[in-house]
Amino acid sequence: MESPALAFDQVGVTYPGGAVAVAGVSVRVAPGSFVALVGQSGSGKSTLLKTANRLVAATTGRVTIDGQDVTAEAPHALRRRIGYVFQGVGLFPHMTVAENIAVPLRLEGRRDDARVAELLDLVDLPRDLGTRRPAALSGGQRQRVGVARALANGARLLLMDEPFGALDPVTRDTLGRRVRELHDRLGLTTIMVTHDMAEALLLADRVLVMAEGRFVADETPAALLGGAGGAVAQGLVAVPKAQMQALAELTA
Ligand SMILES: Nc1ncnc2c1ncn2[C@@H]1O[C@H](COP(=O)(O)OP(=O)(O)OP(=O)(O)O)[C@@H](O)[C@H]1O
Repeated sequence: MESPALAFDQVGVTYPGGAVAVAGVSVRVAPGSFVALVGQSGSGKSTLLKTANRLVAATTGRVTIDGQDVTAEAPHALRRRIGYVFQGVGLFPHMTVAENIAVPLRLEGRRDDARVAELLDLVDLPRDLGTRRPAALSGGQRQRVGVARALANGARLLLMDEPFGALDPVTRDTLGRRVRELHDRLGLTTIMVTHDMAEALLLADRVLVMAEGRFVADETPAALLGGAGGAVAQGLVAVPKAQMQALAELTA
């Protein structure tokens, strides 16, 4: 049987001081899936995601990528194989856009201007933006640079933590769909943490709902829209549904 692209096996995280952020969760993510991780603030989504690239250490249990335990290699080596995009992006302000995108390439001893140009194309950024510094970009353009950098080394696993959280709704929608296209085209496995159930339903194949450090639902968007998943999940689905209905009533 094919190994899952990512698997959490009874993973728990207790922070120093005693806060239990993740309370022993297990899930297998098949290669090629786009999974949304949703739940209220503080439910443990970011903590769980970060156990995959070891920004946070699992206190109990095991995380595997393509069947290999993430602790089997040094964190920096592991992170080279995993794309990671988060809300603030974390671009280096003193470097140009092209230099930022090339950081993962340089870490591997490559200097590859053609690859940087290709990555700019991939995320729909004009190549001449490569010479600007991040401060001279819009928020949406900066997030695109973050995605380009995350994919620079040919990572097959993409972890995204509220990647579009700070963007206006139109940019958010466009960029979300672009990332889904890239996911399909490049055959990625993507895990995206989001507060926004509508975004999760529109982009993902599978939605995992967390509450108090545990999974309380694991459903497809169609099943969630059909009423599955239990009270917490349906509480989250109720928000976009009510908005849709309110809009429909306005035009009735
Ligand atoms: N570095 C830390 N030290 C101690 N406790 C932490 C730390 N980071 C997170 N926590 C706690 O762990 C719990 C889960 O936090 P986490 O950030 O994983 O939740 P989240 O679902 O991603 O929240 P949000 O949607 O607000 O980002 C919270 O109670 C939080 O206060």
